[in-house]
Amino acid sequence: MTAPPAGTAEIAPGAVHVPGWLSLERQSFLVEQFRAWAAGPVPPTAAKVRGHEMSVRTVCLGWHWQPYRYTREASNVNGRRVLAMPSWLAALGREALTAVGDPDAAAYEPDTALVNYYDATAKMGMHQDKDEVSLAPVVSLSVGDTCRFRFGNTETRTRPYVDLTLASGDLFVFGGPSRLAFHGVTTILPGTAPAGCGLTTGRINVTLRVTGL
Ligand SMILES: O=C(O)CCC(=O)C(=O)O
Ligand SMILES: [Fe+2]
Repeated sequence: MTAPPAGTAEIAPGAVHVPGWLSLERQSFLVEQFRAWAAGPVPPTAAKVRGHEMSVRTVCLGWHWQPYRYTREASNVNGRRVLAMPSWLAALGREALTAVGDPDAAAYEPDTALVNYYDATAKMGMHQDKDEVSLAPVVSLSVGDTCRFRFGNTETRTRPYVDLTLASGDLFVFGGPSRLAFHGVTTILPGTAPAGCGLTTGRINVTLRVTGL
């Protein structure tokens, strides 16, 4: 097995942070793709959770997520079918799992991507990603402004948790015993996006998942 990339940190069993995993070129490619996805049949939308609009806007690929289920059509937006999951993005997920030394990386077949856009004031409350039937790892990629990311435990949305920063290009994987850990984004740090990443303001986060549907 090859050594993990420099700076790799195991945050909890099954949860691994790899700072700067994506090159600037790949970051700006993702942003370019995001613009195309956002112009697609279903625009990025602030999902409503118990009557309140989230501050994050999300566009989905493969399957459409809305609280708290996956469908092929975006029935809470405009009823259109979401774009297909690109095969290059699934391959990037396998590359990510290979980078963190997951022995099952080659068999990873994410069938959905949730692409979130955060403006300077957006946040995401502590939650579990548990609408998937599969417990395959979630692969998270960040581009643009740095955020403070809170990664907690599987039992409660409160302590113990670890606060870390996710910067442009960072990879974060959570699987195994951490797959159902609560996590959230507490703050965006405006003005921290590196030149050349493709975004001058805001943050994009892509999570790759296996729905098991
Ligand atoms: O933006 C992030 O880093 C986390 C996103 C997230 O937790 C989600 O989309 O479920
Ligand atoms: Fe999440």
